[in-house]
Parts: sequence; C-alpha cells; structure tokens
Amino acid sequence: MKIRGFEVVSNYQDQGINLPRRQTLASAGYDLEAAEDITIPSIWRLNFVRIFRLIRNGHQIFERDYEMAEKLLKPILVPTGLKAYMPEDEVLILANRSSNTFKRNLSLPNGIGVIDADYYDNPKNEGEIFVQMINYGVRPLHIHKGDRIAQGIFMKYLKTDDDDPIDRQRISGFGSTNENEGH
Ligand SMILES: O=c1ccn([C@H]2C[C@H](O)[C@@H](COP(=O)(O)OP(=O)(O)OP(=O)(O)O)O2)c(=O)[nH]1
Ligand SMILES: [Mg+2]
Repeated sequence: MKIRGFEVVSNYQDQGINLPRRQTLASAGYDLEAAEDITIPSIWRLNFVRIFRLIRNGHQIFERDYEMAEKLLKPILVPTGLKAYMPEDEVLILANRSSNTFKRNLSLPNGIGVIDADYYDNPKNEGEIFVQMINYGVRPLHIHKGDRIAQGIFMKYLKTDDDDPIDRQRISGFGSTNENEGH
C-alpha cells in the first residue's frame, strides 16, 4: 500500500533522477538533488549595486531602477524532477542543508518550503517540487545535476477546533491560491 514517498515526474522520466535518500539511520531529511545544472547568480550583481550607489549618493531613484533590482532579487527555482505523495494530514517540509549556508552562501529565501499533500499531481505542473534558492555570496554558484541541495522532512500537521478550510482545488503552487497567480 502506498502511504508516502517520492516519484519522478513525467518530464524527467529516464533522465537519471535519483529518489531522495536519508544519509544515516537517524537522519530526518531525505536529501533532494538538483535535476539540472543551474547557475545561481549572486544577488550582489551590478545593477543591484548601482541602486545602492544611487541611494548612497542621494540621487533620485526611478521606478525602472527598482524594477531592475527587483528582477535580480527573484529567487531561482531549482527543479528536482520529483513529486511527493503523503496522507492528507501530513506535509513535506523542505529545509536547507546547513552546509549550504556554512560553505556556500546558499539559502532558501522562504525559510522553509511547504509542500502540501494536495500539490501532488496538480493539473498545472504535476506537483513537481522546486527549491527556491538565493545566493547571498558574491560569486555565481554552479549547481550540478545530482548535487544535494535541500532536505525534505515529512511531518504531521494539526488542525484547530473550528477548522473550516476553504474548499478549493489546488491547481498549482507559488501563489496559485491568489487570483491569477501561480506557477
Ligand atoms: O519551496 C517550495 C514551496 C512550495 N512549493 C509548492 C508546493 C506547495 O504545495 C505549493 C504552495 O506553496 P505555499 O503554500 O508555501 O505557497 P503560496 O504562496 O501560499 O502558494 P499557493 O497559493 O499556491 O498555496 O508550492 C514548492 O515546490 N517549493
Ligand atoms: Mg499556500
């Protein structure tokens, strides 16, 4: 019987995606690997530095300057090629690996990632798990396919006495429950 686990999404079938594994008997996290080579640029890129220079020198900052910097601050979504299934009262928490911050200046800008049980097999992206990442170091970081980038921990979550969820269908993630957003 299937209870909880990981599967490879259709787009990545036969592309050598490894199912996540725990590294030791008592490790809580299943290590997730990047499904592709990807570069995470530093947030301190030229245009961003330019904004700081403008602010420091007391220049007027135009809307286009903000827009340019905001574009650069967007986190990179690292594909995993994986989806996770679990009972409805469980959640998969994505957590950073401590070595990412300790050695590489690589962090999850959302702190933790919340992978809902109903994200699995959603109509828009099949429930593929993406890891949002920012590189707060000064050099670009090259992630290689197969690098372990984050860890997933399955947990039970609790409900309030008067729990009354809005009964809508999850069609995707990343703001999909806001109007006209999502990914
Ligand atoms: O790091 C993450 C965080 C979320 N998700 C997916 C799975 C999750 O079930 C869905 C929604 O995430 P969340 O509820 O945290 O984001 P939201 O901004 O509230 O989006 P939504 O309106 O789609 O719920 O996006 C990821 O793949 N990676
Ligand atoms: Mg949500």
